[in-house]
Amino acid sequence: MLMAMASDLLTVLLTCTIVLFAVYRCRRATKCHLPPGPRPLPILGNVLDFPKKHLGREFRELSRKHGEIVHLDVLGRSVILLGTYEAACEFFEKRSSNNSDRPQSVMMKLTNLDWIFVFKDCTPEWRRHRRAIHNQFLPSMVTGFHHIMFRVTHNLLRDLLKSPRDFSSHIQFSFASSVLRIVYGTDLVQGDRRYYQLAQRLAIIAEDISTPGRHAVEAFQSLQALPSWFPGAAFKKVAAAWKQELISIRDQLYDSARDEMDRHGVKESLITRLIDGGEDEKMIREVTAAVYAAGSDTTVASVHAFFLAMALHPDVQKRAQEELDATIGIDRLPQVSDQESLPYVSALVKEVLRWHVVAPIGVPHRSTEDDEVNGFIIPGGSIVMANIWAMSRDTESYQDPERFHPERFLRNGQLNCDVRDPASYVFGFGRRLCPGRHFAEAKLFITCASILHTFNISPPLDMEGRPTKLDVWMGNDMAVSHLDSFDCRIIVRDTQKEALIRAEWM
Ligand code: HEM
Repeated sequence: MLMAMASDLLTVLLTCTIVLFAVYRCRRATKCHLPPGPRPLPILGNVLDFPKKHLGREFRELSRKHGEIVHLDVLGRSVILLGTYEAACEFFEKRSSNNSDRPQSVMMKLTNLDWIFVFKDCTPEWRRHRRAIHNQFLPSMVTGFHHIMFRVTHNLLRDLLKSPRDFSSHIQFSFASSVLRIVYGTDLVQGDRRYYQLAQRLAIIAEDISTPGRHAVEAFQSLQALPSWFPGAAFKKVAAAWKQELISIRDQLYDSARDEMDRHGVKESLITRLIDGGEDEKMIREVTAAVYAAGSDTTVASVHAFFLAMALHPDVQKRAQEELDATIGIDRLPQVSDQESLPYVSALVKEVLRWHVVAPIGVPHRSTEDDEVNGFIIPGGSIVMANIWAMSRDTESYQDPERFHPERFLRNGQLNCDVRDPASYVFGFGRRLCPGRHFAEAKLFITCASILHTFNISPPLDMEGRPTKLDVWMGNDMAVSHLDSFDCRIIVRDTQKEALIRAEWM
């Protein structure tokens, strides 16, 4: 009897469970669906909707049409586009445990790129590397780099004085010198382009591989089956060559640094601190090269944008120079520690970061498990991208966003905390937030402040000696957005400033 009752109860429970599950599935199916997006074509999905250039601007159009979370089907793979700051925080901050892996691409696999930390999934090894880098670039550590930044910036001013037309390569050299000194303990001598070229090459290849849409094989993975001599399969040869080149560059940078330590004595650097922290050599080789690859072009692209903004906006330049003259005076160069007493220059640097977003869609993340956000299904394995460029053009945060206008960050002459700081999004989000951001901000500040203090920047003159109109395309079709090359006039402000530049280091 008892057994019969128990069996009846079990049948009822089982039936209820099945019915409830069916109702749940049905409600979920009707209530939860993929986020809206352009209608996909059979097989190709939304391949043709994926912009080839101007990613930030084109993606913003999709978000305007379909909403702040957009779904694209790229050959069967879900791509989720986050069009607002709020949506990016929802995915990358609140749901960071599910949205912090990186998409793995065919070219990354073929070039064995997973030793570069930026491209690693959130594995225990990634955590170990991340902790090491994070600890080395905390604000307190960056303060310890200020004297190196000052020295390297002083050298940049001297180079600008000597050959102002080469400003672009001087900026690149200046960034390379500071990072190579901090990471490898190597002092670059002007003219010695050995390390610099190695490091540049590392950054260029890493950037090429991570730029969406750059290699057809990512969209048509069946191309992998072709032999490397077959037309359209040249990517295989390229990948094999890059794989060797990247490893050789990584090892040359590290081995040269160790060699220099043996010959000329140990200078404190990221390498020495990681050795003292008990880290193994393989990890140190990988971390040091990865820091260079991740940080190289970004800060350089921002300094280029600074030159363009100053050439286009003499009024802004004049106001910044007035503040520098009043605060720093005529007998010294600015230091990073002057930042608090230079609110206008600080606002100008924020405006540079906002006006020209160097990583318009950041570095894509990948979701791990299926999730439900705002009633939408986000399939596990989706590529998730935040439109950082769109955040910089959000009219709710910034009035007239195309205008270069540092005053937007000021109230009563001081920085206004109520205006969204571009640093809260241009460096990415959540667990993958850029660990180099404090270093980048300090480097950008001292570079811009020192150049403004000592030079005037203006558009080049035409044959009749009239200023030309600078019309530079601020493209953003790459993982890192570079301005087209442009000329500008860079002239020392007066003889006192020239003497400051020529003076020996203090
Ligand atoms: C203006 C300068 C810079 C900008 C705009 C920038 C921006 C970014 C962005 C958007 C990301 C991706 C974050 C995410 O996935 O959500 C990132 C990652 C990273 N950045 Fe930067 N960055 C800059 C400078 C630097 C510098 C100077 C360094 C090193 C000294 C650096 C090292 C890294 C590293 C190692 C990562 C990978 C983090 C990870 O995958 O966990 N960055 N950066």
